[in-house]
Amino acid sequence: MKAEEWEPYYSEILDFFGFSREDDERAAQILAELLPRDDIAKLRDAVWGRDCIVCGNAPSLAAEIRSTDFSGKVIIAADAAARVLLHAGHRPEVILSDIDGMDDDFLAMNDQGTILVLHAHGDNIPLVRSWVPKVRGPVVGTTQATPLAHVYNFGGFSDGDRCVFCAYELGAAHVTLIGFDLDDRSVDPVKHGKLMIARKLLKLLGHDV
Ligand SMILES: Nc1ncnc2c1ncn2[C@@H]1O[C@H](COP(=O)(O)OP(=O)(O)OP(=O)(O)O)[C@@H](O)[C@H]1O
Ligand SMILES: Nc1nc2c(c(=O)[nH]1)N=C(CO)CN2
Repeated sequence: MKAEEWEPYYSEILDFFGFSREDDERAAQILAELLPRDDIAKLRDAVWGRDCIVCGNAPSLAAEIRSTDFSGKVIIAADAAARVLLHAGHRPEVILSDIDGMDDDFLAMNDQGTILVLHAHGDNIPLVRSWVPKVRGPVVGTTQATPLAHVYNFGGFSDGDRCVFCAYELGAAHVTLIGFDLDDRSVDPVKHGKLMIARKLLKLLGHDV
């Protein structure tokens, strides 16, 4: 999504949650300084022209994994969905994370080749500082604010919808979604708000979830 197309959605999100654009920009700057490298070419190679399955972390994910045929597909995990996939025997090719679900499993998957797409925002700066220096494998940085030289904005907000924006932006041939239950009543009000925004953003890409 072009920057000028993303801007009105981003402005609305900032207003809705009371987030600070300046804090998001500061977080992106910090991420840029801490990233060991920029593996955007590897990420593009993994996704370009491929059929991708994006996995959200709804409670239904484990069951949906059991009824999904992953053969020949690129698995893209939204944050903690990566652990559910791993426990079901599927190491994702790509994980997008705003780092709040990150743990040593993510580093172990990254050591085996999983590309970590790490997102900085105004409310995760301590997580950026503590986890980014530990990354040894392929890594790409993202922001929801103005992009920097090696910190990309593919569009999207929550980890799940950002996965879908990222896949299309990098040339995926086809994107299937599993593990998205945006009407999930078990989540807190802030998360509910994020899932409603995910629905609106995914609709822009032709996914009615
Ligand atoms: N019912 C659901 N509950 C949680 N996540 C969901 C659900 N349905 C879809 N998702 C997607 O799965 C993504 C990863 O979920 P996770 O549990 O790791 O949440 P999170 O770390 O709180 O996500 P975020 O920080 O992006 O809000 C979410 O960003 C969201 O887009
Ligand atoms: N500033 C800010 N940005 C975000 C936040 C958040 O809590 N604060 N949460 C997100 C997905 O959970 C994505 N972006």
